[in-house]
Amino acid sequence: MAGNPAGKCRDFDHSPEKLKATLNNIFRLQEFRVNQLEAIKATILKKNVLVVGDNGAGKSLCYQLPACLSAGVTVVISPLISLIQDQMQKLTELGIVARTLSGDIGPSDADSIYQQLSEKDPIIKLLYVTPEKRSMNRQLIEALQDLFANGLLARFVIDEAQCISQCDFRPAYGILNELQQDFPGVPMIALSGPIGPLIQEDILNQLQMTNPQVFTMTLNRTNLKYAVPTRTTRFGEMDCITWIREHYPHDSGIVYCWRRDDCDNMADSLNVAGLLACSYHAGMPYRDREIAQHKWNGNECQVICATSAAFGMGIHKPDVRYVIHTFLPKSMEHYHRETGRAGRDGNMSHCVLFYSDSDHGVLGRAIRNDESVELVDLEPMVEYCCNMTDCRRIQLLTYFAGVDTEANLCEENAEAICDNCESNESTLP
Ligand SMILES: Nc1ncnc2c1ncn2[C@@H]1O[C@H](COP(=O)(O)OP(=O)(O)OP(=O)(O)O)[C@@H](O)[C@H]1O
Repeated sequence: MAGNPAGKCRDFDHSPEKLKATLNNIFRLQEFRVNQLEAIKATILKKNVLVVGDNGAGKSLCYQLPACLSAGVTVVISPLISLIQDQMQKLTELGIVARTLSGDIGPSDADSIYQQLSEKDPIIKLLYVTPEKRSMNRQLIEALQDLFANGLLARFVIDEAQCISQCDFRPAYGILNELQQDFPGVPMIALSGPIGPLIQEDILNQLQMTNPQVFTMTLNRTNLKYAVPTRTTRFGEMDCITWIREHYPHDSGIVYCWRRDDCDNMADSLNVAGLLACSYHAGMPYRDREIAQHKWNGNECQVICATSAAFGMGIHKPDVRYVIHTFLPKSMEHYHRETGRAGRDGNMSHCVLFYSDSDHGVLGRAIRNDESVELVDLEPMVEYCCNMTDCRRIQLLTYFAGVDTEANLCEENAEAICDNCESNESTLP
């Protein structure tokens, strides 16, 4: 799987035949998904690449397949130990040598990984680290410098690259801009959840990616219906109760609220109305949050009423039938990510945003007055809420994937767009 023997006549690593054979034989998958092949080719050709796509779109293959075909080690910077472990397990099952230096690995395991990295032709194809480890661990920094000096640093992968940007800021991601200075010329591939053009540009700038190629994987969640009815009360309790009773009286859902108190009050109101609900926010003790999530996962609690900051990463319940927002989400990126937690099992699900014109002012004031409220890009979100004419799906896709999307998707899956569009919100309670 490593590089090709020098001097031998060979297929190019990026020939479609070779890439397809690797997909079939090593990854045991049949066909490439939209834009995977293009992103993989560009990565193998050592271009700087940004891949944007939903959870589960198949972004990881865009660096894992090139890692198998390239000489040297691909270093993956990933924010969560649980994500790293998940990827490592899948790669190990496929017989691909991947290691991590983050998490609770013991000193002797770490020594053996450093030993392997120092070899002339390391067997390790992928090395996973958290951004904190990459920036703070001296031994790791030196190992990367040695790989670089020996021409064995194949590329850097920045997983969950939206964490670089204000849309989901994580401090250790902020210093990844050092990579280009410390390892000049080492190609980068950044993978991100759905982000709009401003955040794309921010990521590319911060990582100092020269001549980047951007690939968007499918963002069209055809089993999700979007709607933006008007919120009739300040906190939207009655709107939620009426809607849930009518649509999903017994199914699992998430209600996102603006503040912690709102989550508690919403959960109380739903419970009084006979809908089993739990509150979940960062003001609750860790143990109480754990209990709430456990109950919700086990369907003992039907609705979780949460702040979006607290209830996010690592939520993988497949049968979430609805995500309700009772307040203006902070940006289109937040909205897409939060609604994306519905319908992971592929069954029809709803995303309902109970909007009030006053939200814009309230959120704007909170951002201006409280420095702890992150800076966000409200305008596109407000435009989306106020545009009652265009198909909601098209609005979302146009924001994330540019103006050509409508045409492409109509060709790809025209029925799914029109059949699922609930732009006529007057039909909703
Ligand atoms: N071409 C393909 N054909 C079939 N399945 C694929 C293909 N590419 C990827 N997959 C599968 O899709 C699933 C999700 O892929 P992956 O983990 O890469 O998603 P992702 O875009 O990185 O999502 P996340 O943001 O959640 O990490 C995996 O099970 C993977 O094997």
